[in-house]
Order: sequence, then structure tokens, then C-alpha cells
Amino acid sequence: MSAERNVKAETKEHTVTGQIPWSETCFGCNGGPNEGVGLRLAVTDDGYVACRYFTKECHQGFPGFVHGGIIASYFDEVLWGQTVILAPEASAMTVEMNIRYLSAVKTGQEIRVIAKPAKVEGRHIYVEGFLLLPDDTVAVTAKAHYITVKKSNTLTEHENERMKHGEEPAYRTIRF
Ligand SMILES: CCCCCCCCCCCCCCCC(=O)SCCNC(=O)CCNC(=O)[C@H](O)C(C)(C)COP(=O)(O)OP(=O)(O)OC[C@H]1O[C@@H](n2cnc3c(N)ncnc32)[C@H](O)[C@@H]1OP(=O)(O)O
Repeated sequence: MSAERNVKAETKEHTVTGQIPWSETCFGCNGGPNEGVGLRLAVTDDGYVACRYFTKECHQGFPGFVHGGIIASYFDEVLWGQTVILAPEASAMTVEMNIRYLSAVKTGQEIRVIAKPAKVEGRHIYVEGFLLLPDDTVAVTAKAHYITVKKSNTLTEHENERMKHGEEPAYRTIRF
């Protein structure tokens, strides 16, 4: 994905085939009225993880714009979704993430955040993604590096119980 500013993505409709499980205790997936980001991650038939998301007023930094740290959270969550597809027997933690903020993201609008199919090398998973504004401008790009951790690790041993699995995706297609 280009690092140039004001580039519009060439988009097409992708079919949603499932949803990544989510956890009530995770800041990224928790959908509380204010504090949580509340992302729901769709899986597409061609191997992307993607979400449509309405940016929250309470997540602003500069007035009217989403805080950069919150945007980093969008990517940490959506890119992490690829690790669930690739390593369902494990859980993966972020060890590095690089973000390019190309255009400011307004609060109170629907954006799309997309994770491309990932590259795996042993325990290392590398994922790239991008954020689209409503007019298809590529506003942010990101690259992250995850390391798989066995589910017996004390960090993750209780998480399966807290994951939700049941919901149907809220939409059948997503354009990106
Ligand atoms: C469906 C199931 C769900 C279940 C669960 C649900 C939970 C509900 C949803 C949660 C969704 C969360 C989505 C957001 C994800 C986060 O926010 S994660 C939080 C931020 N990240 C961290 O705190 C990670 C900190 N790092 C660590 O704790 C440890 O490095 C790890 C990842 C546990 C690995 O430790 P370790 O197993 O002892 O392995 P270690 O030998 O240290 O390193 C392994 C490899 O990683 C490399 N490495 C480690 N750190 C780095 C680094 N910073 N840079 C580059 N390489 C590194 C090492 O060099 C080594 O490489 P190799 O020699 O194998 O080539």
C-alpha cells in the first residue's frame, strides 16, 4: 500500500464469510457505550480481516479527530485478527507495530480497517493493513509483527472462557 497522501483505493465488494471471536474484557473488542473501541472483525472469502466502524466522539485527540493512539488500537485489533485465522491453537501478542498517519480521521464517520492475508515464519506472523475514509482515501497504513504464545501461557489461559463466538456478522459484504 502506498505511503503517499490523498491516494484513493481501488475498491470492490468482498463477501463476508464469518467473524473473529471477541472478548468482553478486551479494550479493542469491548463495545461499551464510551470507553471501549468495540470493533467486530469480519473474515472475507478471499482471506482478509476487515471491519466497518463508526468513529466515536469520546476517542478524539484534536477536536473532531480521532486520537492517534486509538487509531493504533484499531490496527492492533484488526491485524491481530489474522493471527487467529493462522494460529487458532495459539494466541498471538504484538511485538512491533509501525503506523503511517497520512490523513487525519474525523470522529463521527464510518471508516473501514482492513488486514491483508499475513505471512508466517514459525512463531512470527507479519500483517499489513490500511484504513479507508468514507470516500476511499487511504488515511493510515500499518505493519505489525506478532509472536504466537501457547494458550497454556498464564497470559491467555483464561481467555477462551471469556471469548464470545455466537454473533452473526452485522453485514454480508464490505467494500475495500
Ligand atoms: C481465539 C483465541 C483468543 C485467545 C485470547 C483472546 C484475548 C482477547 C483478544 C485480545 C486481542 C489483543 C490484540 C492486541 C494484541 C496485543 O495488545 S498484545 C500486548 C502488547 N504486546 C506485549 O505485551 C508483548 C510483550 N512481549 C512478550 O510478552 C513476549 O515477548 C512474548 C510475546 C510473550 C514472547 O515471549 P517468549 O515466548 O518468552 O518468546 P521470546 O523467546 O522472548 O521471543 C520469541 C521471538 O520473538 C522475538 N521478539 C520478542 N519481542 C520482540 C520485539 N519487540 N521485536 C522483535 N522481535 C521480538 C524474539 O526475538 C524471538 O525471536 P526468535 O528467536 O524466535 O526468532
